[in-house]
Amino acid sequence: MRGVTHPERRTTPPGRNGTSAPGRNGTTDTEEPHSTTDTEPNGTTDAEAGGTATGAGGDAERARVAALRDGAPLVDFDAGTTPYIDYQSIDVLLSLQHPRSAEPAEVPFYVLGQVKELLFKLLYEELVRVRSLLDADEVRQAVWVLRRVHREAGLLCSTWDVLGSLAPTEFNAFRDSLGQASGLQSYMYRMVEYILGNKDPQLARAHLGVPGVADQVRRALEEPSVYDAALALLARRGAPLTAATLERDPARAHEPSEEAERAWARVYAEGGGPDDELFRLAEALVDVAEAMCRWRSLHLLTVERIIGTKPGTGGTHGVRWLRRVSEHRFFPELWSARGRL
Ligand code: HEM
Ligand SMILES: N[C@@H](CC(=O)c1ccccc1NC=O)C(=O)O
Repeated sequence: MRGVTHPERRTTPPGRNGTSAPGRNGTTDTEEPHSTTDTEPNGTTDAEAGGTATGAGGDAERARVAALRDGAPLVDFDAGTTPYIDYQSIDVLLSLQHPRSAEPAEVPFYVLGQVKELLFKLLYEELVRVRSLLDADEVRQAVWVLRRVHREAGLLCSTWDVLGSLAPTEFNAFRDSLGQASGLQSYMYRMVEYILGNKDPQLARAHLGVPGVADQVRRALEEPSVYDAALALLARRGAPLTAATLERDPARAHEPSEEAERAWARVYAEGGGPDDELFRLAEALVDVAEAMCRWRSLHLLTVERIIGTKPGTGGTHGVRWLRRVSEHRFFPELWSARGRL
């Protein structure tokens, strides 16, 4: 994933409050690493079979290793790590869970919150790619990536099934430990909203004092959205869109326009139907917009079942705020164009 560093050797970060983080398998860093020289039944070591090389590869190499060891899994590795840990920094990832209370239900809340952040990051990076593909007139490629984004957004939605299983009493048992922390302060979520075209500069303010974060958020706010890129593409394909639509300030909230609505209606009414690449693009964008609206509606519903009408930790009236933001439609003229067909 772009934006993720790939250190040559993993580093184990210090734990919270300066304590040392647990090492692999939950052990401390002072423990001896596993032996790396155990001999396999067939007399070869995993190291001899090439089992330590994280970059070792190719079908021929894997076939050689499997044949040499009669298909036995590689289990003995040099260098005090495994290729799996190194590939995805698994030990670092698994050292980042620090619930604040003794309430067992805080663990699923905490872990699912982290899962969602990872999915927001994935969505953002995928959408950056979609925007570049649209800028390059690679419409079929863009539609292909949007097809996956739709599924990733569906995965995000299904996490509410788990969070909805928290009883109000379970949530209340740890809610005070959250202080003023709120999902409203998720900068990755804000960047997803921005790249989808929902630009509210006020909400960027929470992040502007955070080093390393402020620049990313500002860029996401100021750069054109995926929707801006789609409208520019429609114009290149002959849609009569004016400067008011094409040259607006991308950092300002999108004002729905009748000309954009007409342009999308024309894609549906006068294009070649499902075989037409603009038709497919329109439907792929609506798939993603709908999935994100579903995410918001499920959030609203889940929050209502857990805290009812109580205010949120982030300063809002809670469900009242969530109901209002749930009404937003990403790519608005793609929705309103339906009324013209
Ligand atoms: C399950 C317990 C949860 C409750 C009770 C809850 C409640 C709320 C409330 C009341 C708000 C409005 C802002 C505020 O005043 O805090 C909010 C916003 C938000 N929450 Fe949650 N939330 C929960 C879980 C999550 C999770 C797991 C995520 C995902 C990381 C999340 C992401 C967000 C986001 C992104 C917003 C901002 C929405 C927007 O402005 O469009 N929430 N939440
Ligand atoms: N706004 C929520 C709390 C919340 O959503 C939250 C708090 C701390 C860390 C993450 C949170 N939400 C998303 O993961 C509430 O009012 O209880």
